[in-house]
Amino acid sequence: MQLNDKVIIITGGCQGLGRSMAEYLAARGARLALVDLNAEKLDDTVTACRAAGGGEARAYLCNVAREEEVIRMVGQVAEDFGAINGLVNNAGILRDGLTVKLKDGELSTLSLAQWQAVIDVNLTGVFLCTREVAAKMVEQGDHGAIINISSISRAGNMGQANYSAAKAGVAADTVVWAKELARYGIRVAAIAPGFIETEMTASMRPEALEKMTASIPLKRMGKPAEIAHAATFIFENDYFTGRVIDLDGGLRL
Ligand SMILES: NC(=O)C1=CN([C@@H]2O[C@H](COP(=O)(O)OP(=O)(O)OC[C@H]3O[C@@H](n4cnc5c(N)ncnc54)[C@H](O)[C@@H]3O)[C@@H](O)[C@H]2O)C=CC1
Ligand SMILES: CC(C)c1ccc(C(=O)O)c(O)c1O
Repeated sequence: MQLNDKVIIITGGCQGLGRSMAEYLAARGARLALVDLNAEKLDDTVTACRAAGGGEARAYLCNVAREEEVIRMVGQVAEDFGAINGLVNNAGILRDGLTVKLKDGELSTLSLAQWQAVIDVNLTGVFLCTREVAAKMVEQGDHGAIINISSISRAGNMGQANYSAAKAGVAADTVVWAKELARYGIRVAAIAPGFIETEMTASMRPEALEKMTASIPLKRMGKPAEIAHAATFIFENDYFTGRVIDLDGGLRL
């Protein structure tokens, strides 16, 4: 699929990897629907995308974990743009913690709220957006691709029982949806990033950052543009579906 003039929805599109993918795809002529919770940051990203590509970019306030909001958002995007050719399920949150922890004689546990919040956004949100976008694409006869952002943590990372479960679920359902949706001309694939240079990693203690970077075979973190490059590959390569691209500098957790 050539990106020029194609309509792509990016969730979590106002900062971090979502914003980087938005600017990268805008520069390649895509028309963008950016979905997030923060109106101000969304508007700022819409302006940046218009500057990067000169094309259309619009903002949509929507919590991907809420069914009615996702249904409304997808309907609005279809009405505004007339077609939907792509979706990047990028919105995600972290609520890390050990499931059970004993420190200085004190026992603490991962709360159900921490568990549920991550499952709601990182797994249910991906299901809802995929279901609604795929249904609209099938209804309208639009062909295209859906990209899910998983994580290196899908293999099982200490302190991330909630996040690892959600990201493993996303990787498994990528295969399910690739099989289910191929007949409608919709491909589904995923990217599993390792540590990427974002505001979160920039705020880590230098010693922790150094230790983490030393464990990566390529001895550096990934750049947001390298994730956007992989997303572009998936959109453009019509034989790629049902697979996860590991983009982690060779690191295994
Ligand atoms: N930064 C990294 O090193 C890695 C990131 N990832 C994944 O990449 C994706 C993006 O990560 P970052 O850019 O680092 O995160 P980020 O926190 O900078 O951006 C995430 C965006 O998602 C939005 N969001 C959160 N909950 C939402 C909801 N319920 N509805 C709509 N939007 C919502 C946030 O407002 C934010 O703009 C996430 O899925 C994350 O799990 C995976 C591996 C590594
Ligand atoms: C532990 C992995 C590499 C990781 C690190 C940071 C974020 C983030 O800031 O969102 C992730 O989503 C991760 O999967």
